[in-house]
Amino acid sequence: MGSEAQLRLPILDFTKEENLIPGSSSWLSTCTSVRQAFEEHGCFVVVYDKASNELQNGLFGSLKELFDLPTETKRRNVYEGMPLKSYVGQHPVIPLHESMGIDEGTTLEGLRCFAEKMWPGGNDEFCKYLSEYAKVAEELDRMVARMIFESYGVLEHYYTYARSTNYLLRLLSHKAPEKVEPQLGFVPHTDKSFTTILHQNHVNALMVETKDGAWIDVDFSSPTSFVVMAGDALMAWSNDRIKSPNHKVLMSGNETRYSLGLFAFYRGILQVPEELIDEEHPLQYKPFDHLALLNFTYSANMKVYCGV
Ligand SMILES: O=C(O)CCC(=O)C(=O)O
Ligand SMILES: [Fe+2]
Repeated sequence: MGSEAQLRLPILDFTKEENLIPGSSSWLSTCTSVRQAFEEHGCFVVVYDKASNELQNGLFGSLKELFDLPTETKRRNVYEGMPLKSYVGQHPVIPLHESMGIDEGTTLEGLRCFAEKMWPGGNDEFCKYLSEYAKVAEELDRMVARMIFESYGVLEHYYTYARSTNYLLRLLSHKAPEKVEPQLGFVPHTDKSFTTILHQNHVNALMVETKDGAWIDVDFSSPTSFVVMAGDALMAWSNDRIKSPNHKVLMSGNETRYSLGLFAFYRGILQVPEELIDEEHPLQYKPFDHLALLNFTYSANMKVYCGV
């Protein structure tokens, strides 16, 4: 058997409350597992059972309703010069792909503002399910962020980070390919966020590149599975201890895949903590403005943007 077939991402279990109580010894070992998974793969799967079945059904039903809207309606989601936020669809390179960003998508106001653009009079059900989901994903993201800071011994910086975190919620739909062969749903890229939380319906299609250049399939088809991914900002902040992984969506089968990405951005200047600079890890990045990274260019390379 080829070794690639055996490759898979680490799976961390976040269902036991006692492992998630800051300060306890099991919390510290959870922090260590998170750090190891990030350093080795740049991402991992988390089992987190905070989204009920009713919420899952409502959530993916709402996404179907949204993406079933006419293209002209979806095109009303425009943010000038912001490719991560505006509607993307009918792109000749990735015809199966459609996505829309919701600014302040973890707040009811942000969701209502979006829904009013899509439906006359808004859509209360949509806002209810999306806000309930966003709460779960944000809670997971904040916990993971705290674990990263704690595992590097810089917990005091976490509080500043957490106060200025801005979330962008992105909704994605990937249609089934019309051919038998798998078809690219989303091109290979790294995220510009600090961290990203991904969730999907039962259709797997996400692939992540390992440090050795092999592509591995990510199975997070269970309703309790989430993917936690390091973005370029975490790579720079960690002084290259964590690498933001290249990933893509490769569609096969005959079902539509709906997914959600929650992207964490720091409103301000991020810099490598002194504790993460030593002889073995000389400083790799100058302090950088995280939100400006988004405007720099979507395909920005961190070394070009703020390398020492
Ligand atoms: O749909 C997915 O699972 C991945 C989406 C993604 O990589 C992104 O939006 O940056
Ligand atoms: Fe991504």
